[in-house]
Amino acid sequence: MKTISLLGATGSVGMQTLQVVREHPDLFSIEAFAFGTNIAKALPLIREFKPSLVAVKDQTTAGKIDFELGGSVKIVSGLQGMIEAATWEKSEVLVNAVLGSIGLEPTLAAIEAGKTIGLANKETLVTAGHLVIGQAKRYGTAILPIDSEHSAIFQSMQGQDRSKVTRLILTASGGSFRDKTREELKNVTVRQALAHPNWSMGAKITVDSATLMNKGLEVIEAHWLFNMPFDKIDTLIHRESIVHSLVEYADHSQIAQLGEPSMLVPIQYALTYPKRLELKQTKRLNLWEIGTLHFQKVDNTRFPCIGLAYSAGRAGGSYPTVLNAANEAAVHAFLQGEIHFLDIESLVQAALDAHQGIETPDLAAIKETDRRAREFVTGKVMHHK
Ligand SMILES: NC(=O)C1=CN([C@@H]2O[C@H](COP(=O)(O)OP(=O)(O)OC[C@H]3O[C@@H](n4cnc5c(N)ncnc54)[C@H](OP(=O)(O)O)[C@@H]3O)[C@@H](O)[C@H]2O)C=CC1
Ligand SMILES: CC(=O)[C@@H](O)[C@H](O)COP(=O)(O)O
Ligand SMILES: [Mn+2]
Repeated sequence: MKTISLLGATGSVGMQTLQVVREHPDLFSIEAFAFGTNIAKALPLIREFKPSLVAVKDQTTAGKIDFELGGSVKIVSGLQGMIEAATWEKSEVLVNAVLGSIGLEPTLAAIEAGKTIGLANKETLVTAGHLVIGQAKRYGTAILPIDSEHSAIFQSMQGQDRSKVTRLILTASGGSFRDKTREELKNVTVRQALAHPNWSMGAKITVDSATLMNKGLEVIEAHWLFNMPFDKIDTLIHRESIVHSLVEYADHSQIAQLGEPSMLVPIQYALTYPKRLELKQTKRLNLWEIGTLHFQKVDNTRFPCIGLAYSAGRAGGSYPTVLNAANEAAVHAFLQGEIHFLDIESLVQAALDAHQGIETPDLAAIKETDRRAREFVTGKVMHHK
């Protein structure tokens, strides 16, 4: 039995992790369950999966859920609560599917506590990849990717000579606005942004996909996960999201992982690695049904966020922390209807321009940089109103 601590259990990846667990109740169990404030969604899941620890965002939610559960489960709250869930003694694996850089400290703590990490929370690696990977090396911890592209790359490296990898190619659907001109992008709505062509995901990542910041964050995530220089990480628009990413080797062979778009596959692979299990809930891919797959170059002019991510990644130090925190704050403001879609890129650019880099930030410096970048963006948004 593989015992799991699940952060972000009520979210898109969290719920799909529970689907995988539900399909294999003899193999997996949820021991710690963490979410934010969505009690209505969480309660039936807690009753179904019976974790021995529940972590929530704040004390008000903790009080409410404790009342509903009649004091039968240990309830904790806040960041410390999430850290307690991530390091829960009854769990051997942490699946980190919480949203945003709040996932950083639970990941670091879980590594220290000897847990294996299944990582969906890409913001953790963008914010402080050097700390996470440094910690994982120190403790000999496996970080297994759940993000679909990184899982595809990981799968495409199995049994191969990693020293002969010459390029990683991350595919991108292009997002909700892939065919829009710059002029058209000025007036797009939140509702339009949330209509992803291929994937059903949480709101924040769906907007990131539309700005192509998601692919930029994934480039930085790949840099850390696979120890690859930015010059050897490419992106490629692939409208159908069937080829989930590719790895090129020294002989120019490219190995890819294909499948119908479903997060169940990378989630399950992270839980069963190095084995594979049957997965009844996913559709078999028949390429003849699809007929044609399309590929094109990324348009950096229409979607400058991807360029911002490459620059921040190459600059290193605290710049990716700023990129991520400014983006989180700007996307939040967009989702609240406080700014236009194109303001996201301008706010991230402005936060990066205003930042004085720190070469090797420690955790305290990362947290302060993250806080300041959010404050910077929020200040601009207030001024904008
Ligand atoms: N969705 C997808 O298909 C993919 C997502 N990812 C990555 O996975 C992560 C999760 O994405 P996704 O599932 O879409 O996000 P969602 O918005 O759907 O879910 C976020 C989850 O995090 C919880 N949460 C948010 N803020 C806090 C907080 N401050 N404290 C505790 N819990 C919190 C939410 O709780 P509540 O419901 O109570 O608010 C919810 O359970 C992101 O990093 C994303 O980039 C990567 C690849 C694919
Ligand atoms: C499912 C997944 O991994 C997402 O990160 C997805 O890749 C987003 O789609 P885009 O390719 O549009 O960014
Ligand atoms: Mn992805």
